Order: sequence, then structure tokens, then C-alpha cells
Amino acid sequence: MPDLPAHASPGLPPHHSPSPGRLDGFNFSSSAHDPRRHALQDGAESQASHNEPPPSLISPAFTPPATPGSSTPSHPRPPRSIPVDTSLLSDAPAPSLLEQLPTVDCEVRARIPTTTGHEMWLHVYRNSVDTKEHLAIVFGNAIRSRSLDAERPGETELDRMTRGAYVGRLFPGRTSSRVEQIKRAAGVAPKASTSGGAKARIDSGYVDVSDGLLSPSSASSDSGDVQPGSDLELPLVRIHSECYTGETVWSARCDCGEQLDEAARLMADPTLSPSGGAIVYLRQEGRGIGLGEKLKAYNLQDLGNDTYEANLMLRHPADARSYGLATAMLMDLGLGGDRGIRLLTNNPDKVRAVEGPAREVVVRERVAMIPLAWKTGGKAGIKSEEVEKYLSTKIEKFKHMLSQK
Ligand SMILES: Nc1nc2c(ncn2[C@@H]2O[C@H](COP(=O)(O)OP(=O)(O)OP(=O)(O)O)[C@@H](O)[C@H]2O)c(=O)[nH]1
Repeated sequence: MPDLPAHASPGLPPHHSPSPGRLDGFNFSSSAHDPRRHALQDGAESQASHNEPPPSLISPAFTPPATPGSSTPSHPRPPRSIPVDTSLLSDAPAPSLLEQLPTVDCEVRARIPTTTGHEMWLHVYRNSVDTKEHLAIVFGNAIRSRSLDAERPGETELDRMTRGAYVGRLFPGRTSSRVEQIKRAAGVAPKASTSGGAKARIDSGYVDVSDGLLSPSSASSDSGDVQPGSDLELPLVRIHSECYTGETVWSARCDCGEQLDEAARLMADPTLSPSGGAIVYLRQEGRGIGLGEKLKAYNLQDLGNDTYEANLMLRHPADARSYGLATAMLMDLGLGGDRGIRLLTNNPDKVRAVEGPAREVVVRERVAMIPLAWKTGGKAGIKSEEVEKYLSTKIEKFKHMLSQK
């Protein structure tokens, strides 16, 4: 059988959805690098003959399970976090920043359940500088978009719920986007009722007020306004640039899929990210040059150039990205201001650029993104000649703060 992912092969039986809990890892990406994938292919015929579903491709490679002792390797140590004072980085060339931040608006948000049982909130943004749908992937209920929650003239409660401007969970028959209204209508004292898991009859439907609805005290953190000095840890943030090849078609030329997956895993884990997290997913494919140009760059790399040189040969900057949109989206998510964030990155430009022209966002700590293959001695993560070369060019030419030690 050719070395293709199982879902590319009509010869394999359809996959069954894994049940939550069976797969503790968190994975956006497919499993091109998963040793189990090869086992899957080798064993596909015998599995088919035993009529058992093959293991899902939607989970395995990059993210180790949270449950100790499972078969994929785990790296339970919290990620390395380094305090950052960007005002001290002034001797390095500063990234170019827009004088004024773009305006952004969260158009719609929806709950995305995952095969691991974790949920995330996908936000689609519009903005004043391009027509792309930039995204925020939010973990936890503490981070909310101001522009999403803002009232829009003439809208109905159904309009609000349809665009995702509701609190708590939707359920058939829910008629109000606002949880306080629901609780008032039910005559339920928010805290007292949650302990008993009481169900309150609301209009034509039932709402379990203990299920995903916020009490008044947690509703204040719902706005993102956690006071500095509170004992909650800083929210974890990743600014991620789109990479179709690394995130969708199992490319081992880069570590982008692994990084996206790892960011989600960290943010979904309440012990590592107790105040939640957000991945700002910018549609800046190929470091801003687009997919077609990136593929040309790959051909130039196969001809012996590195990723930096290939961009220049195509008359593009080595890195054509900007981060003003990310800054504006973080502010909209309540992650701006002095309280600060922890930023998952190795890229020094990103640390400074995301802070914005007037330090609208403050990066208090940088959390390093170490390739899983390095952390696990090659047992997990992306392994290829190409990715090794890519990583060394990131370190040597883009000055990424990444070392094997
Ligand atoms: N032009 C070009 N873009 C690439 C190449 N490989 C990956 N990319 C793009 O690079 C972006 C990711 O950039 P990276 O340099 O890997 O990482 P980073 O976002 O700068 O830094 P980290 O935050 O540490 O991950 C994505 O948009 C990818 O599509 C390549 O060889 N050429």
C-alpha cells in the first residue's frame, strides 16, 4: 500500500470517531510523522479483516497524552518560561510597526468540540486592512471578545446567539443570549443553584445553570479584566501564521503543524494555562508571501538554498509578516494592557512586534517552543532532513531563540 494517510485511501474502512478520553492528546494536524501511522497502514488489512476501526488519524503524532503511562511519549514538565522586558531589546533592529493599529471586529464565534473532549472557541475576525478571515482560537471561558459581545443596532436575541454572542451553552429552545437574564427569569441564585446542578425552566427549554454558565464572580473575569496582582497566571498566547503545508498536508519541511498542536495542548490544560489561552491565527501563509510563492521557495530550497535565501531570490523579504492585526485582536480579546501575557514563541521579532506601537499589549514572559523531537530524543514530533535544515536556518539567520540545551 502506498505511504498515504488512511483517509486518503478509499480501500480502508471509514474511521470511527474516537470517544473523548480515549485520546488525551490535542491535535490539529494530521499524523504524517506518527510511527503509529505506519503501523496503521501495515496493519490495515488485518484490521479490516477483524472488522475493527483503525486508530484515528486526528489525534496521535505530536501531542503526548495527559494520562501517564499511555503509549505515546509524554513530556509532563511545564514549558520553559522566560521573563521578557522588551524595552531591553533595543539594540537589536526593531521590527517595523504600523503607526496605527488596524481596527478589528469579531464577526462570529462558535464552540468547536474536539476528539480529546476539550472544547475551543473559534472566532472569525474582519479588519480594516485586508479581506482575509483572521482567526482567534480561544481556550477557556475567561477570554471574551469585546466586539463580539457589543450590542448591534436592531439585532434580536436569535441574531446574537447565531453570531455567537452568548454566555454559557446553547441548547434547543434557548431564547436569550444573556446568562444573567436566564438566571433571573429562572429565579435562581447563581452560586447556590450551581452546587445542586438544579435545572431551571426557561421559556420553552431547560437550562442546567451549573453547566457552562458563569456566576457573577466569574463573569467579571469573563470580561478579561483580571486585576494585576491577582493570583491567576498570565494568559497564554500564540501568534501563529498560516501554513497549509505544515498544518494540512503533513509536510515535514517545517514545524508549523507541531507548533499549532502544541500551543493548543498547553492552552487546553488548566494546570499549565489556568487563565485560558488564545491562538491568534493570521492568514500570512509562507511568512506572508502566499502559498504559491512558498512552493516556489521550496523548489529553490531543493536546489540547495535555505528558506531565507529562497525568499530573497524570489524578491520577497525574508519575512514579509506584520503583527498589527494580532495586537488589535489581542486587545479585543481583553488581553491588552498592563497585566500582560505569556507569549509562546522563539521569534524575537514577534515578541516586540505584537506589543504594538504604544505597547498596547505587554509580553511579560516568553514561553519557548522546543521541537518535540528535541524534547523526546526523537521519539515524537517531526523528523526529517528538511526540518533540521529549516530549524537551523531559523536559529542562524532569523535569530530564533532556540537551543538544544
Ligand atoms: N516563505 C517560506 N515560508 C515558510 C517556509 N516554511 C514555513 N514557512 C511559513 O513560516 C510561517 C511560520 O514561521 P516560522 O518561522 O516557522 O515560525 P515563527 O512563527 O516565525 O516563530 P515561532 O513563533 O517561534 O514559531 C508560516 O507562515 C509558514 O507557512 C519556507 O520555507 N518558506
